Amino acid sequence: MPGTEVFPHEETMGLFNPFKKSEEKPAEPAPAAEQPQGFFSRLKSGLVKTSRVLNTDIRDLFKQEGRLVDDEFLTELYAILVRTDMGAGPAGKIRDQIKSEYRGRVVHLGEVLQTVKDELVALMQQPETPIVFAESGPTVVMVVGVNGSGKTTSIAKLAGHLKAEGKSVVLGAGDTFRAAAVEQLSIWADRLGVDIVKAEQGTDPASVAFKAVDFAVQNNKDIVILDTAGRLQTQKNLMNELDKIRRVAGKKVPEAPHEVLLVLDATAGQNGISQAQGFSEAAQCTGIILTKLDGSAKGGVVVPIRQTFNLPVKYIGVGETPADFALFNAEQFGDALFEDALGGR
Ligand SMILES: Nc1nc2c(ncn2[C@@H]2O[C@H](COP(=O)(O)OP(=O)(O)OP(=O)(O)O)[C@@H](O)[C@H]2O)c(=O)[nH]1
Repeated sequence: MPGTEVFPHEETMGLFNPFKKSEEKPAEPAPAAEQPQGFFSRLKSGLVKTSRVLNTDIRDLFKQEGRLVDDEFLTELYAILVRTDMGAGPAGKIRDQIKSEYRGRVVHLGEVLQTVKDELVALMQQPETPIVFAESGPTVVMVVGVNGSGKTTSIAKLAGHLKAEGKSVVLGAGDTFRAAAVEQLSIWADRLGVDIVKAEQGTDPASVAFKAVDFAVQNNKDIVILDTAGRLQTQKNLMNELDKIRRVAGKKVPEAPHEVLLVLDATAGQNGISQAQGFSEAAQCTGIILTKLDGSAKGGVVVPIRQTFNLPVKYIGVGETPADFALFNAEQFGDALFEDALGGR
């Protein structure tokens, strides 16, 4: 396979942050997978904008200690809930729950927030869904999505996460369209101490996938994570390219790919989500990585994602370093949003 090269890991830990595309400033390497409490504080600060809308804006509805739950209150509460991007249906459902519990009564802030939290957690609910490893041979994970959604960054985060769990990881730098993506992933491979298979810009991404899976088989690696270039569902040739990558991976490991993870940018809003639905079906996705939850007050977007896609949200990203990444857990998410207002977990 001319032009495709394997770079087994060597101890060459770079000290600049590969996530920064333009400025190469020194950055403190962050540990790949922290203790749950460490991630919880990152999640909490990542979700601060959403948390502010839910807590501060709802608190502002209470001019005195208590407030009568009437139509005016319910309308104002609904408007606040919608601002988190949870969608009109879910916001209406939470408002109706408050209505049925408290209408005609004077309530306190804590009661309202507790009901909002409980309803929100119920709407986001799903079991934690880590990567399921193949019984034998390497597990193959493809990572797909539109441009700039955070694929390459999420691959680095996922690789760090799995390496910290003791898995041997091979990265396939299949975004051969964008030279910077290959470079970015190579730097991360070095820093994380994982192997990478990469090729010149313009090389067929399926050949990179083939080589990466082959390398993992030959060297008894646990997992191969394949990067792909950003694309839209309407770009038929690029969607066919994903099929080719699938087929090629399946030639080496019969069940591969075991997972196809769709990377979604939480800041893209509800339109972005409905567009991604077709994409996820066309690419036969098995789960979602939701990135950039720290970027906006749109943390409520997890709700329409859970409702629109017949897919679990497997991982979430709340920042640019590997430590800002973890399995999605609805209770933990709810705790991070409401802990300051409602107290301990
Ligand atoms: N704040 C924040 N930024 C993120 C997160 N995930 C990714 N990013 C940033 O989003 C930008 C795009 O990320 P990439 O990983 O390059 O996205 P990509 O999908 O590989 O991009 P293409 O290869 O162009 O399709 C980078 O600047 C990342 O640092 C996150 O969870 N939070």
